[in-house]
Amino acid sequence: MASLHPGSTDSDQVLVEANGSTRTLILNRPKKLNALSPAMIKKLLRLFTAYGKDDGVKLLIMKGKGRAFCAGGDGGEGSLTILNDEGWKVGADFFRNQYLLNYIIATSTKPQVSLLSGIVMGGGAGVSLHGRFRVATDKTIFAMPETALGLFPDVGASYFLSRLPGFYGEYVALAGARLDGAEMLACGLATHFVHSNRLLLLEESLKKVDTSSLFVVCGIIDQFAEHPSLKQNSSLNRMEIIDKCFSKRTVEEIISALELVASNLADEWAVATIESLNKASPTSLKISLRSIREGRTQTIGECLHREYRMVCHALRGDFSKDYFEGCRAILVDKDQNPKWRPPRLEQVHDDAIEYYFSRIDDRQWEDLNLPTRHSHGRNIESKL
Ligand SMILES: CC(C)(COP(=O)(O)OP(=O)(O)OC[C@H]1O[C@@H](n2cnc3c(N)ncnc32)[C@H](O)[C@@H]1OP(=O)(O)O)[C@@H](O)C(=O)NCCC(=O)NCCSC(=O)/C=C/c1ccc(O)cc1
Repeated sequence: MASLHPGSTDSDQVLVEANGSTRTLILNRPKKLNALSPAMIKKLLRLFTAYGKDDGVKLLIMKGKGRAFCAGGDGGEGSLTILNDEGWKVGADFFRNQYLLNYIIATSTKPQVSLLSGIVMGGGAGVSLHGRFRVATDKTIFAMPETALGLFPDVGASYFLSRLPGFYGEYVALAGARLDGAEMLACGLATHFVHSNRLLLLEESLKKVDTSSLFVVCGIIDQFAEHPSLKQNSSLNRMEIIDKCFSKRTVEEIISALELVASNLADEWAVATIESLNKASPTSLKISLRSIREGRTQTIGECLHREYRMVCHALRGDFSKDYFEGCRAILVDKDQNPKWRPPRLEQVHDDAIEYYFSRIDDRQWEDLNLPTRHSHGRNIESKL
């Protein structure tokens, strides 16, 4: 099978530092904002699997090199090569490995502390938010921007976004809203907030840890943590409006409710939110809303299993090729002007949406099979 990203090597895109019984994993593709290549995903999978069995490893620290923690899966030029005939299966392999990694992280018995400095988007959220400790800073910019890319929030986002207060998850997913570190902490996506000028000190303290005790690790992070105030214009100060609008049954009804708020209150936030929704792929908006709604009552394993079916349909492009158009417009040609097909919400019918949630009709295709994970004789689930 062809390589999705030729030239990438396993060795240096994820660096590992060993200090006693801690391991620091450093995402190391700073020029690409640490976007996850297939080689990085494979290496992380190998490392997490090995550490899970190694009693000598007690704590994992994850961080990114440069100005980003991680800007997502690598949706650059390589991703467009999968448009040919059977090429979608190459893309499917990438997502299968990525979702397996998300699951291994979510069900790991070793505490993971992710230092979320800079950009945390898409796949970057997938390798961090399922872990036990998520440290946001004054430099964190979080988003799940996939609806603007013709995709949907994946990597288990239908699990972690659906568990946010009220209908905030629907807002974050559909509008691709950007959150700062204080907002991540307030809504529960982050467990701690540490000022960026104290992050190195925190890291040094964590490197001396010789236990997997959550109590001990939390105690160390607590020593550096602050409780920042939300900015006055934070979306979290608008929960009443968000709940009222984003609890509606359909995307069309959500937009109508926002339009009412915008006209009655001359609300700039509502106007900007409508603008984001109007720019996003109509197909993406509809499948994302259903994904978050289904995710609320599902386990992390069930969410990833369903998201894998959805992403395979998106890669096959039978109903819509918005995914490739989005990657082209945002990441490759950078004209920021994707041409969605179908272009309007009313042209995306329920049966098309239904189709994204069905099995793939291909005898050689397999559902995502996740390993059974046991801890002290019990199946374990994500800690979020
Ligand atoms: C707002 C960002 C994060 C920063 O903007 P910026 O500060 O103006 O910086 P640049 O946009 O110039 O980014 C610096 C470099 O990093 C690259 N980059 C920045 N994110 C990325 C990135 N996810 N990928 C691949 N290069 C990137 C970007 O293309 C550019 O490369 P180059 O032109 O060579 O300097 C911007 O880069 C951005 O919107 N990135 C996309 C974020 C995003 O939507 N992430 C989540 C979704 S990604 C996804 O779903 C994966 C899809 C995928 C599809 C098919 C596949 O086979 C595999 C994966």
